Amino acid sequence: MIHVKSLSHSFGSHWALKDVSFSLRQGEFLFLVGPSGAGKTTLMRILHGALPVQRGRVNVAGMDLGTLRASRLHRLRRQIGVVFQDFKVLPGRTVFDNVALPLRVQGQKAQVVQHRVRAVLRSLELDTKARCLCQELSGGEQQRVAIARSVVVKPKIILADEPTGNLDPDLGRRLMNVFHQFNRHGTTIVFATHNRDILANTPMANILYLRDGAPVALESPSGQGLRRELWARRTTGSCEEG
Ligand SMILES: Nc1ncnc2c1ncn2[C@@H]1O[C@H](COP(=O)(O)OP(=O)(O)OP(=O)(O)O)[C@@H](O)[C@H]1O
Repeated sequence: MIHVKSLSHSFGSHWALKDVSFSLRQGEFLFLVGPSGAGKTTLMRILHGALPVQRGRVNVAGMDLGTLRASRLHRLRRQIGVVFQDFKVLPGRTVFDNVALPLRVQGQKAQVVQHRVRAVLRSLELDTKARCLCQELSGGEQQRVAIARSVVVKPKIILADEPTGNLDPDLGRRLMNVFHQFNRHGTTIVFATHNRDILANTPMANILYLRDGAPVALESPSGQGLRRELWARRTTGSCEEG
């Protein structure tokens, strides 16, 4: 579903990604872990076609992103739900309308829209807010609306960049269950996080650890060594020291 081979990316003379490789099959879960500036967002943006493939090869959902024309980008984006840090909702529209938007763009029937939006709002504990204007919601609630809008189309792939960052730990955990549910139904998930609990509570995930753009380690679900080592390093602060 996602194949990345020898990917490097620079901003001017600064290399934000250095020779990154990994493969994910459909239904696999990957955590991107690393300190601030490690290259997690850059990698996500390349997978979403928002940044070009400068060096190396990237194939997402059967599309070679190095040769994909801009006019075909919508075919890639149709397969992907993104939950990025700079989430944006339409403040003057209701929660329901915000979440229904991508389904209406697809031309889904009103009945299907009703059913799917209600189900997603329920799973994100937003059902009582359906008629509220987004501008009346808290930051964390708006973040959940953005997540609901990304997943309501049932994308094959979800790219999530610190989606639980502004939420309290309990809500973050409940939100994580929503990602787990999608993953159980076969959605491939790439999830950038610093959050130790999330990592520990998602044992079926692969972990790619980046530092200064370089892959330090890639661990499959069966390997527990890196998980322990990662957090031991984190608590001593040595991640940051490079
Ligand atoms: N548009 C840009 N122009 C110049 N440099 C950039 C740009 N975007 C990212 N960078 C640099 O590339 C490196 C990787 O940034 P990136 O945002 O991918 O890191 P990150 O791991 O997502 O960090 P964080 O956890 O803080 O979001 C950083 O050194 C950053 O300053």
